[in-house]
Amino acid sequence: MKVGSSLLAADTGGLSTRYALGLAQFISACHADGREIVLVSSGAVAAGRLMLRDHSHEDTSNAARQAMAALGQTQTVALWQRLFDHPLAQVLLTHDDLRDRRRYLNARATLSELLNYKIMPVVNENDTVAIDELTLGDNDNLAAIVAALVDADLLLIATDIDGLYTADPRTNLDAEPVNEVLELTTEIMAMAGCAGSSVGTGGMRTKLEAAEKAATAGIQTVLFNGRDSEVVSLLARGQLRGTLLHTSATRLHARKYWLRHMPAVTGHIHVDAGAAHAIAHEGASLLPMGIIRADGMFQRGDMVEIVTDGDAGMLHVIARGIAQYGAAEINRIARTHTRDIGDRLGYSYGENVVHRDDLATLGDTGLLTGEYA
Ligand SMILES: Nc1ncnc2c1ncn2[C@@H]1O[C@H](COP(=O)(O)OP(=O)(O)O)[C@@H](O)[C@H]1O
Ligand SMILES: N[C@@H](CCC(=O)OP(=O)(O)O)C(=O)O
Repeated sequence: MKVGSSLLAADTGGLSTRYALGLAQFISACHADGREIVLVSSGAVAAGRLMLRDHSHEDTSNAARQAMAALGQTQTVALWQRLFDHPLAQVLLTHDDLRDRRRYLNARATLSELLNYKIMPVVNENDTVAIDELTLGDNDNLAAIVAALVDADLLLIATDIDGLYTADPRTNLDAEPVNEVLELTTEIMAMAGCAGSSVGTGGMRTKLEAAEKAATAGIQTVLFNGRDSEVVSLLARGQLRGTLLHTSATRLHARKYWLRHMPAVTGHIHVDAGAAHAIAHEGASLLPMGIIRADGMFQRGDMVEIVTDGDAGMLHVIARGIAQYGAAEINRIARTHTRDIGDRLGYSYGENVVHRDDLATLGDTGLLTGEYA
């Protein structure tokens, strides 16, 4: 769930728990239902601006905004921490982190580890280093990327307005609410205007961009008014009053589309018959025990083929997927139990050499049939 500055910035400057309280109660209700939530929270610049008010009133440079963000970030996390009686984890990311495959995998591993520990990650952009993001980017797009990263069921965007309108209702009195968007056409995109408040970034435009990104990953987006306590409590009961933006692709197809567009194969992991069967027919991840050897010079995060050895040196391709370990590491942990990975390597990136979510098998969408048969 993404919470915008418009909900956290106090009228008098700095941050306020006024709307965050209801959203925290909503999150707690989700936790009680066994749902996992990643919170993407803005508010750092708004908080820092108040603290630097004696110095910064005229200064709109990037350095000043970055200083405000650095100062205000502690306030943002402190605000949320006051509203929960369990620990929260701060995760600061830049778009560059998520474009780089290895850093992307590391971020994903950290977030999933935190969720396993039942600790809610509170994500914000690492504004201190993300110059482009401060001038061009926004947390709506970041939230969509994070939603895809954790393979979220839904992207919730809480803002200061009831959802999408046919035009910005602050400047257009005839604007009508849009409850459902089946496809993000250029016509829909054209409805969105910029931010409605001095603290918001991007307005409705970046929310629709985020919904489009999420849709590509097979994730639906909900825009709702985080200021309206009735809307928030209805949402906790599964009833939406806001805008629901659908996705055209199914989750599986979106995922496989992404795998299909990953860069070329850089090596092979040879597996035994048991592992080949589990991957091809049981939807299993690849664990070290079923691996015979790896060849090629690939590294963690590279796309590889998973193969079995046939007669006369022939390789049978079972699947392609993203390796969590490099070729040299795999050769050291092949045939070992997952619990021994740490002993062999001195570290571990987790028990899966290729996670099932990162695998495209022959059966999934016929992806490999055309290319490798
Ligand atoms: N078509 C539209 N429908 C709804 N809101 C719109 C539209 N176009 C622009 N907006 C503006 O977008 C604002 C929400 O975005 P923003 O100010 O960036 O909030 P946040 O801080 O929650 O990200 C609304 O307050 C509204 O003024
Ligand atoms: N990272 C910045 C927020 C940037 C941003 O996208 O703000 P918003 O449009 O209010 O969600 C901050 O914490 O102030």
